[in-house]
Amino acid sequence: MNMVFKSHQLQSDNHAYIELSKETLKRQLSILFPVAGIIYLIIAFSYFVATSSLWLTSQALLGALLCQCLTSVNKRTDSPRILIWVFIVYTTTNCIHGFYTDGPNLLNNTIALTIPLLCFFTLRHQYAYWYSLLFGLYYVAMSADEYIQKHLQINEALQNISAYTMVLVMAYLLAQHRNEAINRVKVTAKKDFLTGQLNRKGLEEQYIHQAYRCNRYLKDLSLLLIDIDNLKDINDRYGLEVGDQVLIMVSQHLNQHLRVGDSLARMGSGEFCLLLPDTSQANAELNALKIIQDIKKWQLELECGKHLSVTVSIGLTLVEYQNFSLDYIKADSALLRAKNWGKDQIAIG
Ligand SMILES: Nc1nc2c(ncn2[C@@H]2O[C@H](COP(=O)(O)OP(=O)(O)OP(=O)(O)O)[C@@H](O)[C@H]2O)c(=O)[nH]1
Repeated sequence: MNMVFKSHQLQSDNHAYIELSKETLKRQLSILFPVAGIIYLIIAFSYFVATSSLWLTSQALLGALLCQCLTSVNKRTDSPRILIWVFIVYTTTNCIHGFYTDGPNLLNNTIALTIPLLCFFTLRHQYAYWYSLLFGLYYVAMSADEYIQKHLQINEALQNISAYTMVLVMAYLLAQHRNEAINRVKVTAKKDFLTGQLNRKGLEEQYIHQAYRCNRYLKDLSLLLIDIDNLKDINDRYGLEVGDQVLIMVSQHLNQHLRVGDSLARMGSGEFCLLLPDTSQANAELNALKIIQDIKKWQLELECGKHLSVTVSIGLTLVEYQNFSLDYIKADSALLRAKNWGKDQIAIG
């Protein structure tokens, strides 16, 4: 049977980021739900002993049961985000009900204190921040109200507020740690693993920005495709490790030709792409010529003592379409001509 894909089904996502974010969330929830379940059990026990209220005890037991269910669903589901929302809705409702019936000085506050922690842990930073802040203000206002009505001692109110602040700060630091990890993945997902230069995804972002800017201010934007000649022969003769070292060497060489604002990326195999903003075709050609001449002066010393030098071919074009794919194809056909003419030279497309 033939498999038919629509093009939108094959969009390339940032898989590393999605995986990490989902995995992190699942792992955090696998700790959070059982811990919250234990808190609910303690609360149920204390209600039973202190107030003998069947209603409050069963409410807390229901919370513990919910945590148990969420823990097992979390092990199987692919959408952990929904679980956290179920939990937050339940805990918030429970807590607000507790505030109205008991005031903020009873054990329900323990649940209240876990909510900002949950949010910071699991949701995106900006939502969690506003949610926690609103909740905190509500909490402080309730404490103040209780204090004014003399139901709460000043030291109890201060204890509540400082406990809340501590949880808030702790949660903020934990959330920041998580966000930093995810941001690091986002950045590395736009980089080439071998050379550390941008990859195609990273370059396309630069292209969109630069093509728009140069078009708006009527400046030239040049695009160079630089391909190492005979990389396959080098791999076959000396091994992949040497091929890798050649790639790193060429990447470092190209780095030296970068001005502020230029962008360099490795597109795959032995091919690099250089974007030169505010650069006319004539100036880009001079640049390309310099790259071709200078690269020959760089040599890789192999373990056997042999010195290996490489040449590159370059396809050059002026960006004109505001569409990376079309401009790339133009530069690529120029590169193909440079290869067909005997390599180690520039062709303009
Ligand atoms: N060492 C190394 N080789 C790679 C890497 N990625 C791709 N290659 C190999 O690089 C070679 C590139 O070969 P081609 O682009 O087909 O051609 P070429 O030998 O460079 O010849 P011309 O481009 O015509 O000069 C292929 O054999 C790929 O398998 C890599 O990350 N490291």
